[in-house]
Amino acid sequence: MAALDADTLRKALVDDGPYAALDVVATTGSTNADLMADPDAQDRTVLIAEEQTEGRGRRSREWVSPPESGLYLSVLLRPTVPAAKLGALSLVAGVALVRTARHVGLMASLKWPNDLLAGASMAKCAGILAEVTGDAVVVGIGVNVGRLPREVPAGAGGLPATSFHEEGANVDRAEVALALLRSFAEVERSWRGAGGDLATSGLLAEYRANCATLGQRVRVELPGDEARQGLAVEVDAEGRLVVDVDGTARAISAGDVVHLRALA
Ligand SMILES: O=C(O)CCCC[C@@H]1SC[C@@H]2NC(=O)N[C@@H]21
Repeated sequence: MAALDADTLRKALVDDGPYAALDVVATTGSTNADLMADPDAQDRTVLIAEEQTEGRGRRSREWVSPPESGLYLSVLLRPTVPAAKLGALSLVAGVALVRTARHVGLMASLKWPNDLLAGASMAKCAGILAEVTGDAVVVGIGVNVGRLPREVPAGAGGLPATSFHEEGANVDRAEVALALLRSFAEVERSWRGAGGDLATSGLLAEYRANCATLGQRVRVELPGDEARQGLAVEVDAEGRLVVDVDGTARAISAGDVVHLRALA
C-alpha cells in the first residue's frame, strides 16, 4: 500500500478543512502517547503514524500496528465541555467509524463501547482509545484497512479481527483517513456544540441505531475480574450500557462486552 502523503492530507484537512495541524510520521511508539506528551498541541491536532511500535488499546492491551496494512491516528482536542462528558467522545468517534465503513461500502455496527464490526463477518475492524490529560483529550483510532497481518490477536472476549480489505473493500489508507477525519470532525463539532451532551447532539440516537450490542445477551467483564451477565437494553445519555441482570437494571460505564449469541 502506498505511503500516506502528508501534504495532500494537510491541504484537504487543515488548509481547506476543520483541523488546526496534521502530521504524518514514519514510525513512533504510540500516536496517543505522543500527543499526550505535547503540552503545546493546539485544539484539533492530528497525528498519523505509518507504524507504531508500542500501539496501545483499551485496558492496557497492545494494538498491533505494522506498516502498510493499518491506519493509526490520534486527534488532540481541547473542548470546553464539563470533564464528566469527555468519556462520551469515544462513542462519538464510534459513530464516525460507522459512517466511514459505510462510505467504503461496508455494512457496519458498533459493539459497545466502541469496537467497529464490519462486513459480512461482523468481526472487529477498528478500535478507539480516548485518553484525558489536563484539559485535553486524545482520541486514538486504529483501523485495519489492508490485508490483515498474521499476528493480530483476537480482541476482548475472543472477538476475531478483520479488515476493510478482508471484507471486500479495496480502499487505500489515504481515502480512509480522509473519510474518517472528515466524519470525526463533523460529529465532534455537533457534540461540542451541544456542550458535550450526547442526547441533544443527536449522536446518541445514531449510536443506538448502530449498536449491535443492544438486544443481545451479554457478559460484561468489569475492571477487577468481576463480570455481569444479562440482556443489554439501553445505552443511556452518559454513554453507559444498561444491562438487565435478573430484573435489575445495571448501568455500566467501563468493561469488555462479550455477545453471548455470537459465541453460540
Ligand atoms: O480497540 C482498542 O482497544 C483501541 C485501539 C486503539 C488503537 C489506536 S492506533 C492509534 C492510537 N495510538 C495508540 O497507541 N492507540 C490508538
